[in-house]
Amino acid sequence: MSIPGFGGDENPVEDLSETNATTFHLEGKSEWRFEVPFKTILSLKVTEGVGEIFGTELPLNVPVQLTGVKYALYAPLPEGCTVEYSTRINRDQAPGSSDSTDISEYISEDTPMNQYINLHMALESYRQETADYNYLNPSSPRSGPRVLILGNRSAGKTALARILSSYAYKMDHHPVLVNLNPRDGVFSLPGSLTATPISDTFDLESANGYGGTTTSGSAVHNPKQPVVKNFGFLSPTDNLELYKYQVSKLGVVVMSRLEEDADVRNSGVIIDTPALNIKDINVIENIVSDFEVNVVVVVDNERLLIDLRKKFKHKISNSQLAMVKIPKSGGVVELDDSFIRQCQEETIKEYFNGDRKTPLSPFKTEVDVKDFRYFKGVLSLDFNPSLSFLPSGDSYTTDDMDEDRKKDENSMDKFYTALEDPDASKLENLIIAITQLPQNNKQPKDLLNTCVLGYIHVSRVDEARGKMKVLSPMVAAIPRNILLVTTIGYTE
Ligand SMILES: Nc1ncnc2c1ncn2[C@@H]1O[C@H](COP(=O)(O)OP(=O)(O)OP(=O)(O)O)[C@@H](O)[C@H]1O
Repeated sequence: MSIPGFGGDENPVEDLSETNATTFHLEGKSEWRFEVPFKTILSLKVTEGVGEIFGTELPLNVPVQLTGVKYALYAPLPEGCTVEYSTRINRDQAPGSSDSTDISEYISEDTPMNQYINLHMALESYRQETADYNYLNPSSPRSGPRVLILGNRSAGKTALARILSSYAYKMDHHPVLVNLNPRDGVFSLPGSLTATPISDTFDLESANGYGGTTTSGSAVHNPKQPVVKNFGFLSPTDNLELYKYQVSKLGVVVMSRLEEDADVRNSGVIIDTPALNIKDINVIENIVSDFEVNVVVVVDNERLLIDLRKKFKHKISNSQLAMVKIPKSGGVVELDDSFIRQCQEETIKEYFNGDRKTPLSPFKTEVDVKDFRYFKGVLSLDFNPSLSFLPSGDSYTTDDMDEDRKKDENSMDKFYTALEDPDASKLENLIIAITQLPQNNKQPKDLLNTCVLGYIHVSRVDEARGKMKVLSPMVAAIPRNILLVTTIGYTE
């Protein structure tokens, strides 16, 4: 019998020795790069020495189950490590597709891990100096490094952010990992922008390799508590203005966390970004000022580095900003859209249903469509300045608005639109964010500033009865707060 939240015997971990186990020795300073399709589960364990995946050390002699990943196992010590692995079919995936079940793998001795470790050591000594300074000057404390990682698409930015966060955690620091790429759901669902203090190792076995949050209930890893801003789209260009606004509000939250929490303050911030180039300079400038960035790491893009050096000449000459270029790993894989989509689906599935170790029983309930107020992000292309922003509720009329409110309304047009009597059928299969704003809130701007309590999924809509079946990660009534409808679809 399996008790939700406590694992069970539905998906027992197979003993490697039973199946097609392969053992090999990975030389020190080399990495074993492997790609595991979603149809296969790779059971991997390090039996001797030290092996780590993007900075997260694998426990000795404990198999780790991986599926749908493109990873590298690095042996940081000169003596290397002994690795044992086997594969089996992933029975959770629908049968019948022609996708291959074979893993692809090779060993490379040519890795930039040394440079990444040097970068980590430089950040570490910055943290140490900050801690020493703050100890002597408690009334005027400083913050540890605020690192912004930039580069082209598939440059290995996310892998580097994970490496730097994991190494910082290993040195007993708790940096805030900020994800500004709405395509990836980091401790949250795709479509969100998050900031999470790192208080444990990443859970490599979870859908996107980060781990669960407090909504996952009891977990092996310390569940994280991210601050979540709902962007609602997968690419910043879908509504750049909203993106910049959400990023800046996330910056405010992160900076205040740094002010309040000495441990996090000394550890600093690590910011992962979507692919940005010099054309996106105003987005980059905003991030630098919102998060008070003082270290910019450019992965393998000389042109961007030079342009940024010109742009931030003033800050660099005042020693307010350091800029470094770092090579791209030859192991980075260009992800295709179907792989990305499947990763997103697995992340959403895991949010509601848990993972193989911690299966959850999501709560399904039926609610009246009319019981909630809905807003939706405006797709830049669809923005029509002549349409005004009129949220549902009788007190939002232009007559009783003061000038400030009118300004708010105008500025809101390009961010959100109210869905008055929403066409219920259009909500089906969508992910909806529950904001922290009560339904009777009358300040449009609050909608931009609010964070996300959690997400629900509309699995079915009964238009005739005006009801919808929703899936929630929590066993509780859906809070009567303002709902933000995203463009993220998911079919159970
Ligand atoms: N050294 C490596 N060996 C094998 N795979 C790697 C390595 N580094 C990164 N990858 C994989 O390559 C893919 C792309 O890397 P990553 O997501 O870090 O790049 P990115 O620059 O953040 O991409 P994007 O611009 O799309 O956000 C990921 O699946 C990642 O796990």
